[in-house]
Amino acid sequence: MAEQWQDVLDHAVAVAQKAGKVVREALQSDRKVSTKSSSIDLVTQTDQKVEQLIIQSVKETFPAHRFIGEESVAAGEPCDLTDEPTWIIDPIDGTTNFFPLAFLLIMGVVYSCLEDKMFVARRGKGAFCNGKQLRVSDQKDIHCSIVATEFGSNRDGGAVEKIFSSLRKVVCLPVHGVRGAGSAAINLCLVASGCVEAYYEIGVHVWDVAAGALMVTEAGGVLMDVEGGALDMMSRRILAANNRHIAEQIVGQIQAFTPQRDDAPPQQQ
Ligand SMILES: O=P([O-])([O-])O[C@@H]1[C@H](O)[C@H](O)[C@@H](O)[C@H](O)[C@H]1O
Ligand SMILES: [Mg+2]
Ligand SMILES: [Mg+2]
Repeated sequence: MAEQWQDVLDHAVAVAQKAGKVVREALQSDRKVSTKSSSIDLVTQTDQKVEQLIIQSVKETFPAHRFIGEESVAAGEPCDLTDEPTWIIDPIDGTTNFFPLAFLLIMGVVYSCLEDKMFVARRGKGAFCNGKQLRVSDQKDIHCSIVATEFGSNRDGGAVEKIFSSLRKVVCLPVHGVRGAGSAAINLCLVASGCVEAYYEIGVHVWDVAAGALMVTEAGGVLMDVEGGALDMMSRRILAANNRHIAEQIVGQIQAFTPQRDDAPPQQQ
């Protein structure tokens, strides 16, 4: 069993490197950008090409594996997370910034292709960046903490109000600073690396956070819902932190709302 999963992880890393090459090459050429759920929810031909490249490559080696892919779901494929080995793929996370990467279930891979940083986590075996083990920050004081977040792609007035109001309250805790890498996956890797103490966002999708979430727990951090309960991967809400104390202080500032779940039946979408 262990060898089987090692094969899968090796494949994930190899295909992430291949995908990174495609993204780097695309940066040199014209980008054809289309929109999805709204005018700021973007998709490029490279997102679609990279997702197909990953799926084809995995199918050839592991024909029984299943997929949840951002662009496949956008094209009408179901978003079903079962007990079957499932690859959860975000071909490029942070399309607006033309950033990196790819994912799985009991392991996570995030490739920051412009920096050539390969983040890898395996349940129970730690999280690593280019082979170096990651550890979350040991900061216990919220006033000395840096918090990452994003505005996401929801421009509904009520949601935007709550996002701003939460951010104002977090800033005024006060925290030391606020950051946003423009990629949910990279923000989670920043928590895992100890570069920021926490990251929260409402509106992310399972493919944005599946790999990075494992990176955080394997680096010693915690995950929860933005209202403090257990993290629900399909709920589109996430709070990650270096420890529970920091996480709970952020929970107290967030004005939560409930986006449509990733696994909502198609007729409701
Ligand atoms: O669409 P995409 O570029 O893959 O992913 C988005 C990025 O992670 C962004 O940082 C986050 O704010 C959004 O919520 C995500 O949907
Ligand atoms: Mg994404
Ligand atoms: Mg994407």
